[in-house]
This record gives sequence, structure tokens and C-alpha cells, in this order.
Amino acid sequence: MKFFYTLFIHLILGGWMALFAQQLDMDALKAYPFPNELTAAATGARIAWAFNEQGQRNIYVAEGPTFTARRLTNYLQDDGQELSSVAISPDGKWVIYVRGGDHGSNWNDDLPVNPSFHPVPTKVQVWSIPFGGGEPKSLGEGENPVISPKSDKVAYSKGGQIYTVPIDGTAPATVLFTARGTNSSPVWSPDGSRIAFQSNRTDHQFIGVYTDAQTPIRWIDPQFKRDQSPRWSPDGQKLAFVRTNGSGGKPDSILARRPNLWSILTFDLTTGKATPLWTSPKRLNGTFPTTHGTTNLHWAANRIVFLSYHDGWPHLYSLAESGGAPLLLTPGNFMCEHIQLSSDKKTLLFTANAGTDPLDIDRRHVVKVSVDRADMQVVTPGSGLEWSPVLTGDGAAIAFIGATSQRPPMPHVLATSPSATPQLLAADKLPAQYPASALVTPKQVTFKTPDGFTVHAQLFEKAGGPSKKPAIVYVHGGPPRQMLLGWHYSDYYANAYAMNQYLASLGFVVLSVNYRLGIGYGFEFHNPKNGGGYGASEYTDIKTAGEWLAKQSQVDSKRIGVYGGSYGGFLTAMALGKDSQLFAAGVDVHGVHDRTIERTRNLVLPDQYDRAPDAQYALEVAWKSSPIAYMDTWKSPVLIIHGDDDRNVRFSQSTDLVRRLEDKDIYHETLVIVDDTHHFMKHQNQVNVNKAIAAFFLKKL
Ligand SMILES: CC(=O)N[C@@H](C)C(=O)N[C@@H](C)C(=O)N[C@@H](C)C(=O)O
Repeated sequence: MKFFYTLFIHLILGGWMALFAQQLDMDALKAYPFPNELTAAATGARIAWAFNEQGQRNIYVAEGPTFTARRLTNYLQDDGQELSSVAISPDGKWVIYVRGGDHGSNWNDDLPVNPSFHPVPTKVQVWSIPFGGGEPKSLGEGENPVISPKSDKVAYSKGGQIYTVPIDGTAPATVLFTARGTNSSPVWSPDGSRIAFQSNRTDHQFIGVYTDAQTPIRWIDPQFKRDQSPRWSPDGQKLAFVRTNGSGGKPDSILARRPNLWSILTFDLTTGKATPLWTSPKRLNGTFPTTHGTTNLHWAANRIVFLSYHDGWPHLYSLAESGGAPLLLTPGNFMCEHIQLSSDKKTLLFTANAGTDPLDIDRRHVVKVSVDRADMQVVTPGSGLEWSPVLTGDGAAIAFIGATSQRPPMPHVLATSPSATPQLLAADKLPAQYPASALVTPKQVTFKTPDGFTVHAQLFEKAGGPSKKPAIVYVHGGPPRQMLLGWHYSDYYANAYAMNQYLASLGFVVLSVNYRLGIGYGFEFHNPKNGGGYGASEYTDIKTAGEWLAKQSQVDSKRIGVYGGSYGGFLTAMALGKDSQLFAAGVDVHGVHDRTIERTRNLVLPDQYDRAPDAQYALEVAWKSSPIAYMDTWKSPVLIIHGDDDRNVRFSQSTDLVRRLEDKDIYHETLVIVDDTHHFMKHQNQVNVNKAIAAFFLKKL
């Protein structure tokens, strides 16, 4: 009798969700220390990484053979100061890093971030600190620092010029040279005597080589082209680089899909001769890979290695230094990313959704391959997820970051000796009471869309509960991203993974959808027709996901929500505008709502006579690809969240949408995060956003 009375009370008090689903605590759930920036010294067995411990971001180090983790810095405030460009000097004696800014931004990534409203914002500076410990030294304001092979100096860029500074900070930074254009991306020659760099001149880009104050800068085969990513030959006598077209030419169709074709060339500094080695095939998948972050071009031991998409997958290829046919090093239906060349230049380590388990396509594992033969080996097979591998300078261990579906990402090392097993590092940094065992194992779901795409998704569902549960579609951002069957390798999406676990613990059925435009499933899926502002064909996948949920026996089809950030916010708003009958409520975090802005700037150019032949039509398509085109059919309630120091999606995208929601008297709530960016750099801000999302869905679904 007592049980039924208790049940009755819980149901009446609306605690039915908490009764059946062991509800997680958001603060406890977000108490994981997120690791990134894992790096190794070129000699010895020293590694370093950054840990974000509830907003306290610090550098940690460890050294073989024990690899006992040690915190090196002392930043103990949740103040939103990012750590990036972490590196160890080749001799292992120094660690450098950049503190501040938001280096995942589309603009102003080098400007201070100040979500704690300090009257004097923290500057974006390059720092160094002895590996053995001590006080960090500020080397100067700037970013993209690189350490000389002699371990004595650091080069970095600031304000379009390149600076050098002693790594121990015993003298001020000095500008290396002054040249026209925006000069960046310094690359030291193997002997540390010269620096190659990129000089962006708007419609074209050169590669230059600086030697010393008395020697004129050497421009490398200057053409009406865009040259980038210089890589030194091991003997320092040649450079390899990537060449693409310069800007201009008769305006082409905006809507037609055209490849950005590219070539790899070498330049002989002795003869002054440039030699084309390889040119991408003249077809769509011959386009220059927009791998997040950097160009994967490496001058290895007697080989030149590069990443290309031209067989339909982001694969690694190897060329003889004189050119010839490229050797495919990584055949198979998977993508390669986070590529690292070993110090001896003979081995490539990388992350891939490769493995013998059919579920591996929705995971990541560490893989290695020789630079001159296709002898690929998955180093960390299994049901876990591993990424960002680096080989220690002595070749004795591979450091990587790994996670499971339950346990958050943590640094590991794996000895290169046979039958070694991974060693978890810094285990004490994951709170002993972390609720890992309470997390569900997301299940792989696939479904077909009406236009024939097979879409992968992850289903988060707590066992038990009422016969009919509310459900939520999660939409990632990017869009070149892939959500996984476990914790994600980016800080932003690790948070999304935690959020989906939290919603599942509240009793929601959560479906995280890897829609087209995303990575991990090959070129055609990543580059679909009519995608993005060219027709938003990817929205088909979101609608199909909602319909899939509505057909599940345990889902109440009248209580399906949708949420996402950034590009995910865009698709959330599209869902609410176009299909409020399917999606009963939504949360749109820093979404894109007007896609004509992307077009107006480069479409209908009033001061240019010859315009793109389809300029006006493309503008119309961009309008129909915009959520604000569907305000008349938008009925469902929405929560709009945006940080007003957003450097990826303008805050005005949400200010404008709020005005339109007000004009149409559509129920909406808002949450403005003052002075934080697209990535909610202040931990407490992200926690508050997460709680607001959950509270809105509990209220509306
Ligand atoms: C130029 C551009 O679109 N850059 C993207 C990286 C970007 O900023 N995308 C946002 C719309 C977005 O989705 N940002 C986050 C969530 C991401 O995953 O990059």
C-alpha cells in the first residue's frame, strides 16, 4: 500500500521522471577535466597537455617511464582564458603555450576574452615555463608560436608580422622583419637558421624565407596564386608547399559546385627552381581538403606525405620527393585526422574511424602507418574512443587521449613494446565520485531519408520509465563534425555529450543526428547537393530524425523537441519554423537565422558590373534556406541563447530573430550570456546554459 501511495505522490508532484530515471546532477556531470593540446618533445619521453578543470585551465606534464602527471601552471580561476598552441622544446626543457583568445573563432580569435568582466581584460600572450617547474614568463602578445630546433628561441605572429624572442624570456620580443601583407605561420628550417612563412596579400599569397637582418627575404616562386603550408626538406635545401588559384576571374555560378583544385610543389633553394609534384584530379573530390585546423602536408623520410579526399575519403598519400604516382597509405572507408609525423619522420600516427567493428565508423581510434608503405595498423581497437596520438621522442610510447561511452576523455600512454596495454594518466583528476557508471551507452541508429541518404545517429535512453516518453533531437554544429558513440574529442561537443546524457537521465529519449554536411562518412555525404545556404538539404535529415522518433513505441509523438548550437541552432530554428507540428519545442543556441547575409556581401555586388549569372536566384535560395523565411508557420515555443562576444555567429543573428518572434507573438524565452564567446569559455556560463536548456524542455515537453 505504501509503495502505491509513494508512487501516487511522485506522479502527482510531477516527479515521474526523477522516479524512474536516476537523474544526474549537472554540476557533478560537468566536473570532468577536459584534456586537449597533447604534445611530446622531439627527444626523450616528455609530454604535455592542457586540462580544463571546471574552467581552471592548466598545463600538465609527464615523463616516461612512469608518466606521473604534474600540474605545471597555477591558473585557479574560472575566467575563460583558453590555453592553446602547447608545445615542448626539442630538448624537452621548456613548455610554451598561448593563454587567452578563442582560437576556434571565425574572426578576432586573437582578441582578449573577458567573461568575468575584469576591468582590464587578460591579454592574449605567448608564455614559456620550464618543464621542471617554475614561474611562467610572458614572451609577448601573439599567437601561433613555434620553437626553434635549437630550443633557444620562439617565433610567433602578431598583427601581420612575425616576432622572435628568447624562450627563457631574458630579452624582449623583436619583430623579425617588416614585409607587406599579413605575414604568419612561421616554420623554422631544420637547422634553425631560417624561417619560412606565408604572406597573405588578399587576392594572392606568397611564401617567403627569412634568413637574417642582412639578407633580403627570399620569395618562393611568386605567382598570381595562393601559396601556403611551407614544409622544409630534412636537409633544409628545399621546401614543399600547396598552391591554389588566386582570387578573381569572371564571376562563376554561385550555386554550381566547383572544386578548389590544388597542387603540391617543391622549391629548390639552391637552383631557385619550382617543381610541380602532384595536382589534384579535376573533379569535386579533388578539392583542397578543409581539414579543421591545418594542412596535412609533411616532408617525411625521403617521402612527401599529404591528405587528400580524391578517392572519396580523407586518406593519406605518399609521394617520392621527385614526384610520380602517389601511394595510397590508408585504403578503406574511414577518415584520417589529427595526423602526426614521428620525430624520425618514418611513421605517421593519426586518428580514424577505422576498425573491424561495424560500429567503429561512429568511433575514433589511434592508427599508425609507415610513410613509405601501406602497412596501416589500428593501435587502439575496441569499444573505446581514442584520438590525438603523439609518439614520444624516444619512440618508446604513444601518448593519446581516450574515453569510453561512460568515462570522460583522459590522457593515456601506450608503450610501443608488443602486448603493452594503455596506461591512464592523471586518474586522480577525475573526481572519485564522478557519475560515469550512471551514464547510458548510446546505441547506433541509422535511418534512410526520403532522398536516399543513410544517416547515422546515437540514441541515448535510460531503461524503464513510463510507456510513452518525451524525446529530443540533438543537432550538432560545424557543420563538418561527427558525434560519436562516446565522449567527443572537442570541448564543445564533450559538453553536448554530457548534456545528452543529462537529458536521458531526466527521462527523455535523445537522438543525436549526424546529418549530411558532416564528416566521417565520405565525400558525398560531407558535400551534398543543395546543402547549407544553397537549399539546406541537410534539414531533410533533421525532419526524418523527428519522424523516426515519432514512430518509436516508447516515444510520445506529441512531445518531441529539438535543440542544437551554432549550425545546430540554425537547423533547430528551421525545424521550428517549417515543422512545428512535428517539433513541439526547441532550444536554439547561438544559431544562424539569416543566410542571405552570407550572400549579399558577395552576390549582388552593386559596384561590380559582371555579376554571377545566378546572383539573384542564389539570393532567393539563401532566403529559403533561412529560418526567418518561415516565421508565418513557426508555432512552437523556443528558448534563444547567445553569448554577445560570439566570434563565430554574430549575436545580431539572434537579436534579429527575437524581434521577429516578438512581431509574430511566438512564445520565446531568452538567455543572454554577456561577454562570452561561441564556446562559453567560462565554465559556469556553460553549466548555466545546460541547466536552462533542460529546464525549458522539462517545462515545455
Ligand atoms: C566559417 C564557419 O562556418 N566556421 C565554422 C567552424 C563555424 O563557426 N560554425 C559554426 C556555425 C558552428 O557550428 N560552430 C561550432 C559549434 C562548431 O562546431 O564549429
